[in-house]
Amino acid sequence: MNDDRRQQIRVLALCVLPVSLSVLVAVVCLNDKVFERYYNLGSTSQRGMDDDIASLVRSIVPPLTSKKHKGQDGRIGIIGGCQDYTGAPYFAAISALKVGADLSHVFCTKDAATVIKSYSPELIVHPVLDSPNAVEEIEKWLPRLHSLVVGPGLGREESLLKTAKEVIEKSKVRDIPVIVDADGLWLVTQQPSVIQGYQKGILTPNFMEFTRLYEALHHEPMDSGDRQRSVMQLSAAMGNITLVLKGEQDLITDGSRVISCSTEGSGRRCGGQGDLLSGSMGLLAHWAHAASAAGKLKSVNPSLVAAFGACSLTRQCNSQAFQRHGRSTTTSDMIHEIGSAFKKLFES
Ligand SMILES: NC(=O)C1=CN([C@@H]2O[C@H](COP(=O)(O)OP(=O)(O)OC[C@H]3O[C@@H](n4cnc5c(N)ncnc54)[C@H](O)[C@@H]3O)[C@@H](O)[C@H]2O)[C@@H](O)CC1
Ligand SMILES: Nc1ncnc2c1ncn2[C@@H]1O[C@H](COP(=O)(O)OP(=O)(O)OP(=O)(O)O)[C@@H](O)[C@H]1O
Ligand SMILES: [Mg+2]
Repeated sequence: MNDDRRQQIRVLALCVLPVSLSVLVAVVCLNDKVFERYYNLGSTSQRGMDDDIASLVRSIVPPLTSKKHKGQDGRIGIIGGCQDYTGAPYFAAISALKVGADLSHVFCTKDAATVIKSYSPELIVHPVLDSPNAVEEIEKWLPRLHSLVVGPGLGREESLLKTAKEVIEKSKVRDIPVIVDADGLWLVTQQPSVIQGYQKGILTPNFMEFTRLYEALHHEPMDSGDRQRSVMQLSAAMGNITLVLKGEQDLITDGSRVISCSTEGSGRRCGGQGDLLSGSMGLLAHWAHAASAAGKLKSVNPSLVAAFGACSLTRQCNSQAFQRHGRSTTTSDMIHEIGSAFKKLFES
């Protein structure tokens, strides 16, 4: 190769190199931007972020004082409980009480009511969910409820799903926080508009429920390889509602950022853990929105704070119960751990 040729190649390299370097820098920055969008909670380390949002959870816990009256710290309603499933609404309702609610109501079918009442005198159980005037029966309680959890043990019978839908509509009008879980998510998958865009709504699907909802909204199979992206996409498709995809790590998003909760749990996957999560989330959502209204949460979405609190509490209860009971751990064992787990996470 002659000198002229060599000179031409040198000049070309000098021109191309800066361009390719700047493209490389741009790609890296873009990635960082995307990363920050995912984890944009002040600190970018997972540990730092957990501490940030855990301190926000601590800030929403109302003080226990002698100046309060019964009900002031939370009156929660659970919509669910049918012949097949009576444990789930019980788990959700008692978990709300054990976190710190003063009153916990269960609105269930007639044949589930006596069973659920027999589990615990602490719960106020209304056998109305399959009444001809079920919606009016429940609606008269809405002015006295701070939040609702719709779905634990609801079942998939059309008439019950229709009642649940109308109760959600009336709760939105009253600006009540609504947690939708379990068969309530079956309803949302069929009719997303029932809660789409409701900023005081939180959906708490497991992987199956999430996949069904994702595919109903996107009309294509979900890429289960990138869960961060899928949760962001689904939240956006649902009008930026807050979403919790439960799993090895819980992924929490309102479409603007993804927070992951990886509080140590265990390998025990007994049924009912999601009900403990949704019931505790019902109370925390009330506390978070009340704190936000009092100017305590600045710009952070109260639903994200409530979701993170309930996810970390559920996993902590699982971890503590597993240390005692190992493979024989049940959700009832986890409920017994709520007091000490909550204290360890949010009051120490
Ligand atoms: N003791 C009770 O009364 C309980 C009642 N439950 C109620 O049972 C009804 C149905 O809930 P399900 O969770 O069973 O229904 P799903 O439709 O969510 O799940 C169906 C099945 O999918 C499997 N599955 C769950 N998560 C999975 C994952 N990550 N990967 C692969 N497979 C997975 C499980 O075997 C599950 O039973 C709901 O109303 C729920 O509230 C449950 O909450 C469990 C406890
Ligand atoms: N692989 C896992 N490792 C650790 N924790 C997990 C794992 N999968 C789920 N969890 C935790 O278990 C709890 C319940 O999640 P799960 O997916 O079982 O909900 P669910 O199916 O709705 O439960 P339920 O039986 O109450 O309906 C959540 O706190 C979640 O963080
Ligand atoms: Mg569930």
